[in-house]
Amino acid sequence: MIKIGILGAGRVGEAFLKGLKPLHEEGKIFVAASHRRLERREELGRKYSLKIFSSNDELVQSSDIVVITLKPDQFRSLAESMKRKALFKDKTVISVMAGITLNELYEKGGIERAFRIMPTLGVINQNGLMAMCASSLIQPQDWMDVESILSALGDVVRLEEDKFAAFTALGGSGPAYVALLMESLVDSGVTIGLSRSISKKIVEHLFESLVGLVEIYEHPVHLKEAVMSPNGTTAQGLLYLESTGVKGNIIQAVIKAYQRAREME
Ligand SMILES: NC(=O)C1=CN([C@@H]2O[C@H](COP(=O)(O)OP(=O)(O)OC[C@H]3O[C@@H](n4cnc5c(N)ncnc54)[C@H](O)[C@@H]3O)[C@@H](O)[C@H]2O)C=CC1
Ligand SMILES: O=C(O)[C@@H]1CCC=N1
Repeated sequence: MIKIGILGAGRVGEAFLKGLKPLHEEGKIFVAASHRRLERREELGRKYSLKIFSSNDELVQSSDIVVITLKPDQFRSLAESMKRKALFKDKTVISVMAGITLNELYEKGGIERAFRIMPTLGVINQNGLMAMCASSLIQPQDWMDVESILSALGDVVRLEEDKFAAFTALGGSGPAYVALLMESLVDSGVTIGLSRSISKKIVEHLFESLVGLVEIYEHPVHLKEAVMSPNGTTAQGLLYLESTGVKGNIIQAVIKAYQRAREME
C-alpha cells in the first residue's frame, strides 16, 4: 500500500487530508501528516482519524510519497537539514509550493524524484484544478499512480514547468479575484437598498448559474449580448464598467501576479 505523508498541514495540506481520506479508508493508500503544534495535531487527529506525527523527519521516513504543503519560505528554512540527512532519498515528492521549481527542490532539498503541482483552492472540496509537471526521473507508471491519487482532489492537467507561473497567476490566485468581484457585487446590492442576505443570495445565484449559461451561449460575449437589452439597464452598467477600463485592469492584475510568480522562482 502506498504511504503518503502530508508535510505542512495548513489550508492546502488539510485539503489533501480531507480529499485523500476516502482512499485511506478503502485501504488503497495510507495517509499521515505532521504538525509542530499539539493542539493542531489533536484537531486533525479528531477530524480525520489519521496518524499525525510531531516530527517531520519521522513522517518523511515512514512515507513513500511526501506531499509538501509548506509555504515556500518555510520549505527553504527546513530544506538544508533535510538534505543533509538525505531524508528524501528514494522518496517521491509532490510539491504544491508556489515559486519552488523542480530544480530548487533538488538543489535545496536533495529531492530528485519530484512532481510539482499548482492547485486551485477548489481542492478543499475535491473540486480543484491542478497543473502538474515532473522531474526527469519520474517514470510513466509514477505519473499514472500520482494522477490517480490526485484525481481524488479534482481535475489534473499536465503542464510544462515554464507555464507554472502563468497557471499560478490565473488559477492559483484566481479564487481571490473572483471573491473580490463577489464581495463588490454584494456591497453594490446593499448600496442600492437590498438587505445583505438577499444581495448575497442573488450574487451566489449569479456565480452558480454562470458556467451553465456560458455553455448554452457558447461564449461569454454571446451571454453578455443576450442579457443586454436596447436602451436598458445592463447597457448602462456595462458602459460604466468599460469606461473605467475594467477589462484592461483585470488583465493587468493577472500580469502583476504572473510577474510576482516569476520573481518567486
Ligand atoms: N492557499 C492557496 O490558495 C494556495 C496555496 N498554494 C501553496 O500551498 C502552500 C501552502 O499554502 P497554505 O496551505 O495556504 O498555507 P498555510 O500557512 O495554511 O499552511 C502551511 C502549514 O505549514 C505548517 N508549518 C510551517 N512550518 C512548518 C514546519 N517546519 N514543519 C511542519 N509544518 C510546518 C504551518 O503551521 C501551516 O499549518 C504554499 O506553498 C502556497 O504557495 C498553492 C495554490 C493555492
Ligand atoms: O498567493 C500566493 O502566493 C499563493 C499561490 C497561489 C495562491 N496562493
